[in-house]
Amino acid sequence: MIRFYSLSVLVIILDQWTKWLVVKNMTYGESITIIEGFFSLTSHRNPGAAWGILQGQMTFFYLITVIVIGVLIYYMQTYGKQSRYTATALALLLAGAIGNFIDRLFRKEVVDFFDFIIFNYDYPIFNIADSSLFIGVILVLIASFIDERKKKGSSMQ
Ligand SMILES: CCC[C@@H]1OC(=O)[C@@H](C)C[C@H](C)CCCCC(=O)CCC[C@@H](CC)/C=C/C=C(\COC)CC[C@@H](O)[C@@H](O)C[C@H](O)CNC1=O
Repeated sequence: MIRFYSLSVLVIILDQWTKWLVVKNMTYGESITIIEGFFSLTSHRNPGAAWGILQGQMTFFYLITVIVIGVLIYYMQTYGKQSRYTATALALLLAGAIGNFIDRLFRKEVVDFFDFIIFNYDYPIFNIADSSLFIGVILVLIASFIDERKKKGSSMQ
C-alpha cells in the first residue's frame, strides 16, 4: 500500500518541480516549440478548471478537491488492497488532485505548460497533475472492466 502513496508523492514532486521550472525560467505566454506544429512548452496560467471553466471559483475548487482527496483515500484503504491497477489509478488521481490543489492554494491559479496541437485543434494547455488525473481516470475505467471480467469469470466456474 505504502508504495502507492510513494507513487503519489513522486508525481506531486515532479508536478511541482516542473511548474517551478516554468515559472522561474519562462515569462508568461512564452512558448518554446519542441516539435513544430505538434508540441510546444507554453507558460500558461489557468484560474479555473479544465478548459478554463469556473474561473476564480477558488472556494468551490477547495471544497471539491478536499472531497475528492477524502474519497480517494477512503477508496485507497478499502479497494486499494484488492487490485494493484485500482491502487495505481487512485494514487495517480490523488497526486493530480493534490498537485493542482497546491497551485490553487499558493498561486490562486494553476500553472500549465504542455501545449499540444492535435489534428489542428490547439488542445487546452495542461500540466503533469492533469496528466496524472487523466491517466488515473482511464486506469479506473480499465481496472473496473478487468475486475468485472474476473468476477464474471469466477462466477462462471
Ligand atoms: C484534468 C482535470 C482538470 C483538473 O482537475 C482538477 O484539478 C480537479 C482535481 C479539481 C477540479 C476543480 C474538479 C474537476 C473538474 C472536472 C473537470 O475538469 C473535468 C475534466 C475532464 C478531464 C478528464 C480527466 C479532461 C481533460 C482536460 C484537460 C487535461 O487534459 C490532460 C485540460 C486541462 C486544462 O484545461 C488545464 O488548464 C486545467 C488546469 O491545469 C486545472 N486542472 C484541473 O482543474
